[in-house]
Amino acid sequence: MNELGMEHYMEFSPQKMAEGSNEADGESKKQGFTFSATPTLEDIRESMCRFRDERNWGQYHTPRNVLLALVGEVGELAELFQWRGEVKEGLVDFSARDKERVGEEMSDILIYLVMLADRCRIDLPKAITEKMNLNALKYPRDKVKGDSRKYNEYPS
Ligand SMILES: Nc1ccn([C@H]2C[C@H](O)[C@@H](COP(=O)(O)OP(=O)(O)OP(=O)(O)O)O2)c(=O)n1
Repeated sequence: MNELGMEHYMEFSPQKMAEGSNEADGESKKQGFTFSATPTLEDIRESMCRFRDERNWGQYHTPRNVLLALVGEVGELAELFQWRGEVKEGLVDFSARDKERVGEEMSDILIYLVMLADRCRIDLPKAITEKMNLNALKYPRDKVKGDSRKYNEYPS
């Protein structure tokens, strides 16, 4: 049993996902949108470690510096959305170049997050699986359906 007490409760697991057995895939998949299968987070980690080491940049990639770089990229992503009012799903009102920029900034964010996890020795795919299961425990479907309150706002 892990520290989250999840021995018997695994709503999400890499195996279940690989088998495609999550019955609710959402509107985007119904519309034909899915992610490519690769690169995996480990592919990104390896490739960015190589990129960093070939440039002798490891000396600059301290946990704090990588975190600051990550926050900077979040700011760059936010800039692409600011002053527009609400934005439609699929970014249908963005120019092709602006939508491409959104992908670039999201990629920088993910790259720095993976680098930060590497520097902190956090196994990110494992942590994500555990966190999604914790979310499912905190927000039981039947209890919260259609209600966006935080878990501690429900009467016990
Ligand atoms: N010391 C560095 C500098 C860059 N990168 C990598 C990780 C990011 O994916 C990307 C960030 O590059 P820039 O700092 O040039 O930022 P942008 O690509 O966002 O360019 P700009 O700030 O001009 O939009 O390059 C890195 O790993 N380590």
